[in-house]
Amino acid sequence: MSFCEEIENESALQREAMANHPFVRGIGDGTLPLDRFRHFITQDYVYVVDFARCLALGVAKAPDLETMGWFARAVDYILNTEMDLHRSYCAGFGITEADLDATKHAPTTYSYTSYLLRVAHQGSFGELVASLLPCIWGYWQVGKRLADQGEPENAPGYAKWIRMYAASEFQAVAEEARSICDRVASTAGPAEIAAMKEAYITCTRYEQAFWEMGWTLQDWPV
Ligand SMILES: Cc1ncc(CN)c(N)n1
Repeated sequence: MSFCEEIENESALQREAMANHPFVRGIGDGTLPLDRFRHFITQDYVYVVDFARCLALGVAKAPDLETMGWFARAVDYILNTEMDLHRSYCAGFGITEADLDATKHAPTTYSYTSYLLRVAHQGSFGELVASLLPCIWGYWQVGKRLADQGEPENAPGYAKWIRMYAASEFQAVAEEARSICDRVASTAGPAEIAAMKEAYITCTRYEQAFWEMGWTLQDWPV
């Protein structure tokens, strides 16, 4: 069994809870209240900026040129393509570029991205890859599952979100990230494997907390 298959088995409970979160089900059937989605998508914007910083640290830490190239292409795609798409997608929900620029991290976003950045700065390359995987692989799984259920006809904005993450291009990126993770794990010792699992499980939990943040409109008390 590969490392990724093993950690996916070990995190089956968390991943199932994520797929059944009311926020995710609400995207799938189109019933998610718009204010909750707007909160989520603006928080996701600041999340993705920090995610790009982690990928950039992946360029610096990757063990070989091919892997450095993969991380470099991912950073370029996020900063020079995906952020534009994110901005125009948000415009469809009445969220302006100025709104996005003014968005401050809510507590869960702050905690999740701070953890990712700490792992990216202080952890090994294996921990870095394992910490990014729940974001990349997890969203493809959620997107695919919702797409298989059938897009919500009454909510074209949510249908577009589902299509974005269920797309075969996104699947290809997720599979590449998985194989980088498996490659690193194949030569890692027990301590490194344990640290990679810890990073993966923690970020899987944070993914769940991120849906919860959108669902509860979580923000700072004052
Ligand atoms: C919180 C979160 N997790 C994952 C993804 C998908 N890259 C995302 N955009 N935001």
